[in-house]
Amino acid sequence: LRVVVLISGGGSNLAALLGECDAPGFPAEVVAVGADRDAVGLDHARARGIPAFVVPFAAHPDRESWGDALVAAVAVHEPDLVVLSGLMRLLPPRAVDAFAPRLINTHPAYLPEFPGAHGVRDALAAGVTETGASVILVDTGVDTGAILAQERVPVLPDDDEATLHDRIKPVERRLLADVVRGIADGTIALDPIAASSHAQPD
Ligand SMILES: N[C@@H]1O[C@H](COP(=O)(O)O)[C@@H](O)[C@H]1O
Repeated sequence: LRVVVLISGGGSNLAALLGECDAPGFPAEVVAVGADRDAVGLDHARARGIPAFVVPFAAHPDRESWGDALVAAVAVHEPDLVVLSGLMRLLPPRAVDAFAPRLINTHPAYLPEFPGAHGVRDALAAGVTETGASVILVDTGVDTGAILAQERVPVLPDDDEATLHDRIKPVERRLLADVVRGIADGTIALDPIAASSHAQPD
């Protein structure tokens, strides 16, 4: 399975997926990594000789034209799957339509709880005792796509955003690897109907 990963930040989840791809028999390969800015995480790709590209959001007059440029840059690498892993931009509808249904995202909360850019912070602010991690199909909403996999993560009394996020990320990474493997071997369907019946919340 040819995978293109899109990031905005440090790319620790990307690095974990690259590590999974090294395992003998893992049925996927990251063929390129893209970002909406000169993200530090691109170095994980560069270090392995994997093509890394930037489609700077700021260089485009609006979100749709940025999205069109992103779609063109991704298409060069002929992916079977596009993974959003810490891409901190809402993809415009045309770009979602171009990639879907072969487009998934990881989110550091137990969706539909705490969607959006501040899922970890919002869970802390809500004072919940557990949150989670989710891997979803991407649609044109904010973290509203069908859930492919998710798992609960405890929130501890002395957690701050960093400690809680550091507890969530290993779960995100494992779920992402499982979902990529499942998409590659056909055990996970990418159409929203089948997907939403797949990952029933516990
Ligand atoms: N949107 C969220 O941002 C984080 C990215 O972390 P990294 O992979 O860049 O370290 C991940 O938790 C992702 O779900």
